[in-house]
Amino acid sequence: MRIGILTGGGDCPGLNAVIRAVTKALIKTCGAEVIGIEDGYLGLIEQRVRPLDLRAVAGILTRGGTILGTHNAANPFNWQGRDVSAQCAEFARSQGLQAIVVIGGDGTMAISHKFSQYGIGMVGVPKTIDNDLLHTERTFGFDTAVAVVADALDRLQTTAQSHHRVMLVETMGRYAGWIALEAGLAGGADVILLPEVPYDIDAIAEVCRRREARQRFTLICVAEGAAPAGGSMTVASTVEGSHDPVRLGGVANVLKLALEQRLTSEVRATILGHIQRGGTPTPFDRVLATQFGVHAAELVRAGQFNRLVVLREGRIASVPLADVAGGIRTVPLDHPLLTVARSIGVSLGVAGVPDVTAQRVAAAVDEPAGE
Ligand SMILES: Nc1ncnc2c1ncn2[C@@H]1O[C@H](COP(=O)(O)OP(=O)(O)O)[C@@H](O)[C@H]1O
Ligand SMILES: O=P(O)(O)OC[C@H]1O[C@](O)(COP(=O)(O)O)[C@@H](O)[C@@H]1O
Ligand SMILES: [Mg+2]
Repeated sequence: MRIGILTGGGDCPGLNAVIRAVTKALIKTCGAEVIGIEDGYLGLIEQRVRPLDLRAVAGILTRGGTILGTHNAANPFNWQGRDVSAQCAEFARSQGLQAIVVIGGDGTMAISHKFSQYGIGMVGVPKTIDNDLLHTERTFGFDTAVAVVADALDRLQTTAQSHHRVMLVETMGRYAGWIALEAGLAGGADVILLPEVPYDIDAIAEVCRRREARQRFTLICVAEGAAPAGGSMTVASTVEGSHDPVRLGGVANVLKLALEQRLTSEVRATILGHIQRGGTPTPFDRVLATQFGVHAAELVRAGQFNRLVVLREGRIASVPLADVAGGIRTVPLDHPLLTVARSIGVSLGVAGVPDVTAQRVAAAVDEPAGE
C-alpha cells in the first residue's frame, strides 16, 4: 500500500505531529509506504514528492510548521485559470498512491472532496489555529495560539499597570473569535472584542475611563476580524490568487486612534500576527495531533475514504468530507464562555451588560484595585 500525505493552507503548530503519527501508524500497523507531497496541492501540480520513512519523521513531534511545506493558493481545479486536476490525479496514480491524507482547512477539504472523483481515497485531518472548522470541537494549533496570546497579555499587563496605559493586543481570528475569547479570559483582559460581536467604541472608552479612575490601566484583547457596529473589518492587504484574498490586520491601531481621542491615558497597540502560528506546539496540541494522525491511518487501513477526522464530545471520530467543506464555526452568542466573561465584568465592547444576572452581579461587586 502506498499512501500520500500533504499539508494545505496556512501552517499551524502540530502539523508535523500529524505527519509523524500518520507515517508511523501506517508503517507499523500495515507496512505501508508513505509518500510526502511537497507544498500542499502544489506538489501534485508540480510533481514534487519524497518518501517518508521512520527516520524522516524522527524528531519532528515538537517542531512548528510543516516539514512538507504548504501553500495557501494551490488548487488543482483552478490553477492559474486552468483545471489541472486530471493531470494531478494521473501523477498520483503514477506514484502508485491509493490514498492521500490531507491535513488542511475548509478549503483544502473542499478541494479534496472534489479530487476524490478520480478514485483516489481521500482522508482529511482538520487544521486551523482559528479553531473554526465545522463538526470538530477542537483543532490542534489553537491551544498553542491561545498560550502565546495569554503569555503576551501577561507580559503587557505589567507594563500597562506600571505606565497606567490602555494596552491593546490584536490576535488572529478572521471570522471567529475563539482565540481572542479564550486567551482574553486566560490573560485577564478587561475588554474582549470578537468578530461575532460588533463593538461600540464609546462603550469601550467608558470601560477605560472607569478603570482610569481606579485601577489606572486597561487590557483589551481584540480579534483581527472585530469591527464596529455598522462598520467593516480592517483589511491589511489582499493576496493575488488566494480563494479568500483578504488579509486582515490593524484593527488594534484603528482602536488606538479612536480611544486616544476619548481618553487621557496613553494607548498602545501590539499586533501578534504570525507569532501565534509559529513555534513548538503545546503538549495538548501534540497529543490531539497524534490522535488525529493515528485515526486518519486507521481510516486509510479500513478503506473508509472521503472522511474527515474530528473531535466530538471529547472522542475522536470522523464525518463526511462534504459536511465541512467551505463552512465556518463561529462563537455562538449564547456560548458559556461569553456568559462567564460577562459574569466577571469583562466587557465585550457593547453598551450595557446584556445578561441581567451579570448586571446585578456587576453592580453588587466592588472590584478591588489592580484586578
Ligand atoms: N471554498 C474553497 N473552495 C475551494 N478551494 C478553496 C476554498 N477556500 C480555500 N481554497 C483553497 O484551499 C487551500 C487552502 O485553504 P484552507 O485549507 O482553508 O487553509 P487556510 O484557511 O489556512 O487558507 C488553498 O489552496 C485555497 O486556494
Ligand atoms: O498567513 P496568511 O496568509 O497571512 O493568513 C493569515 C490568516 O490565517 C489565519 O491564521 C487562519 O489560519 P488557519 O488557516 O489556521 O485558520 C488567520 O487567523 C489569519 O487571518
Ligand atoms: Mg480556510
